[in-house]
Amino acid sequence: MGVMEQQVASRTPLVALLGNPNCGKTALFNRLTGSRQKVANYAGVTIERKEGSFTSPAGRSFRVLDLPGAYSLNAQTPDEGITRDVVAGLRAGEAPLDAILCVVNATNLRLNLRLVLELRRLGLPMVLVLNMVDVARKRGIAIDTAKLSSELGMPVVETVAIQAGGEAALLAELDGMQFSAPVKAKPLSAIDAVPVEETQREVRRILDVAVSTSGDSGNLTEKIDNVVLHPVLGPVILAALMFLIFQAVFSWAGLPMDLIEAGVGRLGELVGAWLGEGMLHSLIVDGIIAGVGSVLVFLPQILILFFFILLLEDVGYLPRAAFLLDRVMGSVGLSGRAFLPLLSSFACAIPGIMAARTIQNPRDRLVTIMIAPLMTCSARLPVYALLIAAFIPDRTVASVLNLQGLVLFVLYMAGILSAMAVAWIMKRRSEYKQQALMLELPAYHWPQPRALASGLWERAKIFLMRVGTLILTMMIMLWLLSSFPGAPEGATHPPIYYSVAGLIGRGLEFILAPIGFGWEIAIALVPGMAAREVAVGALGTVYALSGGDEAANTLAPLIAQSWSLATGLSLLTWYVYAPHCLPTLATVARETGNRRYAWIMAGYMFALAYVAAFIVYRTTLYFTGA
Ligand SMILES: Nc1nc2c(ncn2[C@@H]2O[C@H](COP(=O)(O)OP(=O)(O)OP(=O)(O)O)[C@@H](O)[C@H]2O)c(=O)[nH]1
Ligand SMILES: [Mg+2]
Repeated sequence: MGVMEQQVASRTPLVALLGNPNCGKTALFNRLTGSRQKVANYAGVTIERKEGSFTSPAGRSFRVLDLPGAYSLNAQTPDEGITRDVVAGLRAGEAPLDAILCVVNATNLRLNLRLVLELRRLGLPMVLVLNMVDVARKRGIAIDTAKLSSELGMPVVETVAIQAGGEAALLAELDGMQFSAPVKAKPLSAIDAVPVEETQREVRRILDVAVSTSGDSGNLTEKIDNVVLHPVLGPVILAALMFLIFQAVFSWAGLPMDLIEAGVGRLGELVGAWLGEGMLHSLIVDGIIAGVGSVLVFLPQILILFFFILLLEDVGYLPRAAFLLDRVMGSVGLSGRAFLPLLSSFACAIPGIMAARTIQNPRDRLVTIMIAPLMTCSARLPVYALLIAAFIPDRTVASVLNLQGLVLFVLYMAGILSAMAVAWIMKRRSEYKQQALMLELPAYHWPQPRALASGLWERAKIFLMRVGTLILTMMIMLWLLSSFPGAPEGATHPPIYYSVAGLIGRGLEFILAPIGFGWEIAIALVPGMAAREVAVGALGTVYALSGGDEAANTLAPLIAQSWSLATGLSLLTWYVYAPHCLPTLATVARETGNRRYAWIMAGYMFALAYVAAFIVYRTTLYFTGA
């Protein structure tokens, strides 16, 4: 073997998964590399380039890229642009590709093959990966892979990305391939050299030769859509679903929450007894266990919410919801495309803002980014849940509705409606023509328990990591600031009142008093800027330090005693609007490439929060006669 050849043999080839949105690229990427990138049943899930590596059965190493899906290399949206640049070798610092693994949905070749033919013109080595052959078989779609391969002039393999071992054929193919020096891609202009109609004709010709459909595929998806997308029934079903979710968050979470709460309380007692009195006791029991424990309690509610979101994502319902809401969103000048980014924002505004990359029109994209944080993210849930538990009686209204669930629903709606109003105002300042929504509706499939469980586990991990790192750190810092300096001689307030945190809280009280917030709340709001849930933990610590041990695990009743209803409702309102999340603002600056937008966002959200909280506070005071 010559030196040259040796070098070639030891080089790790770089391959990229490419294809239309929602054809299973990421599922395949996860299967190959063992990673856990997000997979969901709608177009536009992946919006970034992700890299991984794997070793084939023959022991060869590969580097592999997962890319955002694209219908064509004529990129229309920022995420498609990423894909185009990687493939065409336009990305700085990116090594040229050794091969394209062109993934297609075997049940929808008519649409998918166009991209294959386009990619072929780049002259790179390619493998056609026929994914979802399990579904194709069930629907009686027979694909002659040998014919397809000779027509396209590239190897064809069949895969089932969601089954263990479903990638075997692809691995075998890769093992048989020779990777000499990487080929340079032809310029993108090669793609436009052939008119679209001609490509379309070629697709039809190939389908005639290689694909046959036997019998009636009995399209279940169509039947379901007749109901789910029905002009009257559709919205009713959507509303019922959302409503059910909020009810479940409150009615199912009771038992696990009680268990966690009892566990945290018991731990506090045990550790407290073991530590004896003193500073260390205060730090660990009042600072850490009370603070972190009061956030941890909300894990069950967060998981219930995500259970439903993941379920709807997996089944394929979400793009239907986008479709149903397109008219409503259009009336405030938002595109239906904004729906999925906004929906992701219910988990967290950060991925939501990033998902706005799938929006073509720059102005639509900006407005979507600006309103995304008004969607109630999961970090608000602990705050809402705590305050609701404290102020809203656990009662059944109209014999079926849980009142607490109802209030939670109202809070979510308040965020959504306000976002619509803000979008409307922002859009009014620009000429706008609504464009038709072009959105691929994927086939429904049964939820996969495995994927669901692993999605939930990921969520639990994210939450526990946050609690264990960010929130824990904030709690310790807060404890320090709240404990020093101690109370002076003859103090009439609890020591925290005289501490550094107390001083800051009292300083802010002046601004916050008109909306009903005392110094205890003011103290909690400051560390709450790092992350919303921190405010709950901070209240836990503040009350533990000022009220004694029993406060640690009974925060809700304690708050109910010390605040008026007006204050409670005012704080709830504040949290609907206030931009209590620095990472979100940083993401806005990054994604828009302009810091100004982050400032505008912070400004308008604080203003909204203050005004809305003021109105709620004053109105409640008026009605409660205080
Ligand atoms: N039945 C079946 N479902 C599959 C298969 N591969 C993927 N899926 C499902 O198809 C959906 C889309 O999968 P993803 O991997 O997210 O698709 P993607 O190509 O990465 O999509 P984008 O990132 O939006 O471009 C998910 O619901 C998967 O569970 C398969 O081989 N068989
Ligand atoms: Mg993907």
